[in-house]
Amino acid sequence: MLQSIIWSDGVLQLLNQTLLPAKIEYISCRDWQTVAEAIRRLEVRGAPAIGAAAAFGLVLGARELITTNEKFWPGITEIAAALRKTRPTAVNLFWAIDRMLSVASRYDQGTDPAIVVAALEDEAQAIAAEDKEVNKKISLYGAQLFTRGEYAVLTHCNAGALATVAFGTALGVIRQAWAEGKIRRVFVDETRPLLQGARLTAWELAQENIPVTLITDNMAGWVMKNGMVQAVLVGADRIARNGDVANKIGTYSVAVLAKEHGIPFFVAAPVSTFDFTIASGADIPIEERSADEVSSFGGIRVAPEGIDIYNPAFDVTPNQYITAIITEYGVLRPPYDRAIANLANNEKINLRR
Ligand SMILES: CSC[C@H]1O[C@H](OP(=O)(O)O)[C@H](O)[C@@H]1O
Repeated sequence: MLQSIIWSDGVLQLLNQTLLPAKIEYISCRDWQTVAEAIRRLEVRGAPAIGAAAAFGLVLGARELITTNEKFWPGITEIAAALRKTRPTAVNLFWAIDRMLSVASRYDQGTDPAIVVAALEDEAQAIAAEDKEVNKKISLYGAQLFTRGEYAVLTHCNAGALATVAFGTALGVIRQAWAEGKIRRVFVDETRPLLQGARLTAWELAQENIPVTLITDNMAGWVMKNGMVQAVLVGADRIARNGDVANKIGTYSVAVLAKEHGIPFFVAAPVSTFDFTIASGADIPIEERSADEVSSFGGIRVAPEGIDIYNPAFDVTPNQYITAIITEYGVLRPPYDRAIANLANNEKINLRR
């Protein structure tokens, strides 16, 4: 399985997802600025993937600063701040950067910067390694939700290996359920405007011969009404304390349609996607992206000039539309505020504050 992120000999290789599926090309990042630009351009994308990429971006920045102590410590803070500004919604970006800064803070400012850089590199590699293990656990818990073998599942956007360090979250569950013979087909929303579903999810699943039916986003309701799917599985970019979920634009519509048709709607996400500082989805910052992403299709302008265009990259699904949230610690069920609080207490998880 292709990896979206490879750290090798001090160079971060990022699979350029804007070129998929036509072209498999890696971006060699030797400085933090290249990583920041890749996150902004969605050359690397997906909540866990951008968190891991930013962590390695901070390592690249720290290595550049290593020349003098005077530059090193203020420099680290500045690079972290710049990486935080790349995208506002996926909380994994901030979780990863905070985790890296907490490692740096263990050292006093008289410490040889080379020692700090080595510790930062170890931490970035730990973040990447943990993401793989976490996704395997999410996949196993999630597959247990599928008790029969005739499920067709609908998914939106890409929460696969490309959106993480490996395996994926929602697609990790789909992979595991497929391996266990519990699902027979995946309906994939194309996911306008950037087509993460058509370009990335359909591609990932086709690589593994998992049967895919690609649909346009506006077909999801008709597919559900006609009984063509029995479950919905999506990823997440930020989950509030009450279980409201921010995810790719269009997720909310799919969730409302699933509720209307009595179809279970599952969210798969690591605990690093939970934001304990946010009480509800109303407080989740929603990224707005360039109008060009909507006004053009395949590089050809399809909308008239001079009109207003709205392009939120995410929406928020209120917790009442979510059947269960699948994490690496197990499956959470409503009431989510209690389930999430219990999870934090029982597992003594240092959820983002
Ligand atoms: C496993 S997180 C994937 C999550 O991230 C995607 O957003 P983007 O492609 O803009 O980075 C989308 O919301 C996916 O569900």
